[in-house]
Amino acid sequence: MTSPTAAAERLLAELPPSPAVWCQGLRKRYGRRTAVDGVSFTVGRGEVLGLLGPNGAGKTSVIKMLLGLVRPDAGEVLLLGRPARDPQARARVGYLPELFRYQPWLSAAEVLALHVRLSGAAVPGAEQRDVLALVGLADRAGDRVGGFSKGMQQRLGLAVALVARPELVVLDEPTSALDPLGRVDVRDVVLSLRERGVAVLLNSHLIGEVERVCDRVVILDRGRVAAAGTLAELLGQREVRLRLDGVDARAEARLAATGRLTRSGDRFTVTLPEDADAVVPALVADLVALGVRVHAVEPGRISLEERLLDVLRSGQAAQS
Ligand SMILES: Nc1ncnc2c1ncn2[C@@H]1O[C@H](COP(=O)(O)OP(=O)(O)OP(=O)(O)O)[C@@H](O)[C@H]1O
Repeated sequence: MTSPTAAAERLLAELPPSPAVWCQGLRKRYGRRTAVDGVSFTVGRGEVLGLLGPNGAGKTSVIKMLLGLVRPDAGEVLLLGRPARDPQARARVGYLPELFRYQPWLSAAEVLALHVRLSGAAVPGAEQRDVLALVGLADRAGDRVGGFSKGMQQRLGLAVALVARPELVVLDEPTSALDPLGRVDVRDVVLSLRERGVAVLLNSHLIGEVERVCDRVVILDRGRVAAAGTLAELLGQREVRLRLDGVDARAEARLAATGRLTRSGDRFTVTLPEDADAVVPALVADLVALGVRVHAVEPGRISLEERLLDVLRSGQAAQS
């Protein structure tokens, strides 16, 4: 007969994994100032969540509460299904803080080895070297960190966050000191983490970066969640705007077959399915074949930057 414990363990193993981050009702005051006021959200396994908001909105305070570095006045946090201060949870979380400083007398390789030892993970030397190569520091592995530029220190910070095979990576302004190439590298790293099922919480002021890599976004404003959702939910459906002449019934039917069609004179707007890279070239080719003259084709959807500004302005208007 199976023991009750074995049966319970089997049952637990069959449950879907708990979210990478779950927080509910987080609140934090510093003196008389309320920095975070009732923040709740989740980050699913393998999901990339962007945290956006103006200076002082409470983003770093939320991150520190999630990681158990700051004690919330109210609210609850579970990291990978465990309390934030549980060492078993923390060992599976990689963190790149907003302000970073590593032991200047150690080499980059030694800093990584130290973090691996502290995490308790068994990461062989070759894998540690791979992580340094991933962040572009392969040829500086033996150099003392004291001589590193700020951007190189940030790259090392990213390596520290990644080296112990985390299931959740929290990146607080990971590209603030990086050159444009470095930013692209970080974007690639985030996308490859997602491919491997690692969840990422990304706090960045670079909205284009967030728009490119995040599945979902939480916008904080004065300590509260002002908006949250997938990019499709926040930005609406993608569309294409065309300026055309010579559109007959057949061409109009071809346009309508692509998505919802609206027309104003010679301007046509067609909503596009998500993931529609091939749809627009095929549509334009067919229109040309039908004798339509195509004067302009423009992608249409508000950008995340426009949406963020909308959300923040309507919050200010509601306050005044
Ligand atoms: N240790 C602290 N002591 C006092 N006030 C603090 C402390 N940490 C944060 N605050 C205050 O809490 C509010 C939120 O700060 P936080 O650093 O979380 O914002 P942020 O959204 O990360 O801002 P930024 O984009 O500028 O990094 C601010 O008003 C800040 O002054």
